[in-house]
Amino acid sequence: MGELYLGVMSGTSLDGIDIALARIGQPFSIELVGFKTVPFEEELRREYLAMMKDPSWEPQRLLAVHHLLGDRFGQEINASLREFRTPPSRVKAIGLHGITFWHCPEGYEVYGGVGRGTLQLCDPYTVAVNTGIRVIHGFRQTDIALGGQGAPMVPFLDHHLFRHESMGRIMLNLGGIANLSFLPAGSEDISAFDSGPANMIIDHLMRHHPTEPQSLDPSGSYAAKGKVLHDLLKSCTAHPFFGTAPPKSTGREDFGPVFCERFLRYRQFDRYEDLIKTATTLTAVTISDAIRGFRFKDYEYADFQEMIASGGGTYNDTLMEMLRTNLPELDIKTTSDLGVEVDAKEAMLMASLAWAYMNGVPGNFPTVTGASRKAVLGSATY
Ligand SMILES: Nc1ncnc2c1ncn2[C@@H]1O[C@H](COP(=O)(O)OP(=O)(O)OP(=O)(O)O)[C@@H](O)[C@H]1O
Ligand SMILES: CC(=O)N[C@H]1[C@@H]2OC[C@@H](O2)[C@@H](O)[C@@H]1O[C@H](C)C(=O)O
Repeated sequence: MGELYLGVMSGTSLDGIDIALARIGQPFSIELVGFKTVPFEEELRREYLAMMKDPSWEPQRLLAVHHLLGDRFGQEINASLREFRTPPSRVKAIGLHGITFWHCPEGYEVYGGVGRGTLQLCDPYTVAVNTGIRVIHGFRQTDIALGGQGAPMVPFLDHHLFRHESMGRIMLNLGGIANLSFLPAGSEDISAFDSGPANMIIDHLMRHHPTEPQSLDPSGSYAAKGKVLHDLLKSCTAHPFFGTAPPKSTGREDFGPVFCERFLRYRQFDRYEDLIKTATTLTAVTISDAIRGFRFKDYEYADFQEMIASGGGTYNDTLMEMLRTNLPELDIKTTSDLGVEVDAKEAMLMASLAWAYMNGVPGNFPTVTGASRKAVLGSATY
């Protein structure tokens, strides 16, 4: 039983479009029916990365990208529905994230005051017209309007899918950015925040590899061959984001190309692998420190027994090994071990948030984002 929803997510790694077809039941239950990743072409990825590096966009360029992404996403959704052998008429709604081009929950000063916001491009109206399916979008914007961070949103799915009666669980997503959800055993309480970079710096450095440029460090093999550059690592961990208390969220604005410059300028390395190892260590250390230093209500690190990871970073064996070494008290698994594909989780989240909208269920947790209240997130475009 249940109804079909599509979740469409494109994360901070800019690796492609994740499309999940899910059957969602009432009360909330979710089963993945189909999943597909459409990789972005390297030129397109480079174009968007350049836009994010220098955000002095002309309005016409912004509008063109917004429209073209809507067009492209619509086509890819139609193609995946054909693959899933599901007519559009059977899909209740699409939960559409788009691509985050800028995330500024703390605000930006302009004449008239400080404006806060988050910008995801991919025109939902074009997607709705191209697919003939109702599109629910703007989930983060509702939370931001209520004073929240607009991120992370994944606690909605973590809460419903992974809460355990007798096991304290930590959910870790390793995308471009790393985020953590803490689910104490047998409790409705939840805390979550971004801990900082996951693969964002590693990917950037691999793209700038002097002889073997590529989009990622395959299985963490370059990092495995390097050594940690301790003073570089120290200069990175001094970034104020790591010392900031939740609620907090981050992105390419903090840990994108500008931050990565310090790696590429670092003159005391003789092997490029050392930079990759240092970036991988930064990810592992900042996640481990955030977990060990965790405090929420009466809960602390000792209340958690399992950590369940998802996202593309789970394929980085060196990173996963570092996490196991740093957090030996935790039994570290992946969501795939629990029946939820590591790559599909965030797209399933978008399908779940569309379901929440259609059923009038709040999608945010004020304890997580800092919003002034719970709310049904997003809006619908037919
Ligand atoms: N085989 C692999 N070996 C090492 N790393 C990998 C591998 N496959 C994927 N990754 C890493 O995972 C990243 C993609 O992860 P994912 O798709 O979960 O991120 P995202 O959803 O775009 O980001 P976010 O969750 O921050 O929005 C790649 O950019 C790469 O760094
Ligand atoms: C603004 C934005 O796009 N944030 C993303 C990003 O990618 C991971 C992390 O940073 C997380 O906070 C969020 O995405 C997931 C889906 C979330 O909101 O839970």
